[in-house]
Amino acid sequence: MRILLSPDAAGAGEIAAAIIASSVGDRPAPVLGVATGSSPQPLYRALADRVQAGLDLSRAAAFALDEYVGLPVDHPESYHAVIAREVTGPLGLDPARVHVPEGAAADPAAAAARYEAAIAAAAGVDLQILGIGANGHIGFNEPGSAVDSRTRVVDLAPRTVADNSRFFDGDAGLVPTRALTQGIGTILDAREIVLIAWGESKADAVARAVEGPQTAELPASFLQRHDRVTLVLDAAAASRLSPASLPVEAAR
Ligand SMILES: N[C@@H]1[C@@H](O)[C@H](O)[C@@H](COP(=O)(O)O)O[C@@H]1O
Repeated sequence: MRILLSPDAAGAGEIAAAIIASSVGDRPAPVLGVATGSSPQPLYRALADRVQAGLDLSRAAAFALDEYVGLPVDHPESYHAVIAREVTGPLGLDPARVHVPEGAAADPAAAAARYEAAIAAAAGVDLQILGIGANGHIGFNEPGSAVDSRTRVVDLAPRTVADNSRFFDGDAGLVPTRALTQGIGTILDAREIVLIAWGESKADAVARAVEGPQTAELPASFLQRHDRVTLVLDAAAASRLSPASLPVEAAR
C-alpha cells in the first residue's frame, strides 16, 4: 500500500484529487467508483476546483459504493441524493452515467444482482474512491464481510448506525439498519483504489488496515491484497501507524 500524508484534511483532498486527475483525466470515458460520507468531501471539493479549471469528467461513468435500504431516493440523506448533491453536480458528471444501488427497490437482492451486472457491463471500475469507517468498514462491508463478497443486502453494525446518526438529526432511530453495498470482492476488482481518511477517529482503523493481519474483522485490511492502493491520510489519521509504514520523509 502506498501511503501519502498531508498535515490536514484539505491537503489530503488535494493530493487525492491530483491522483484521480492524473489517473483518469486523460481517459475518454473513465469509470469511477464513488464513496459518500464525510471522508471524501475534501477530495470532491479539490476535484471540483480542477473541473472548474478545465478537467472534463462529463463522459465519466460513476458507480456509488452503497445505499441505504428502505430510504426513498428523494430523502436528503439517501445516497442517491448525496451523490447528486456532492458528486454529480460539482464534478460535472452526466447524471445518466451515474449509478447508485437501488436501495428503495421492492426486491433489494435482485437490485444487488443488477448492480453487479451494470458494473460488469461498464467493463469494471477504473478508480475506486474509498473512505473508511471507524470500525474498519469499506462501503457498508461491516466486520465479518467475506473477502469475496459481492454487492448484497447487509445489516449495519450498531456503531455505524450511531456514527451516521449525525446525518439524521442525531437520532439513531431514524438511521436505516440495512443497506445495499458493493462487496469486498467487487471493490477489489477496481483497477486502482484511493482511500482518504482524516481525523483521530480513523487512526486505529487505518493502523489495523495497514499493519494488522488480513481479516474479515477489519474489512479494510483486505486492501493489502490489491497491488494499486493509495491511502491519503492527514496527520491525525496516520497517528497510530508505526514509523516503518510511513513515507520516508515523514518517518525521519
Ligand atoms: N457507507 C459509508 C462509507 O462509504 C464511508 O466510507 C464510511 C465512513 O464514513 P465517514 O467518511 O462519514 O466517516 O461510512 C459510511 O457509513
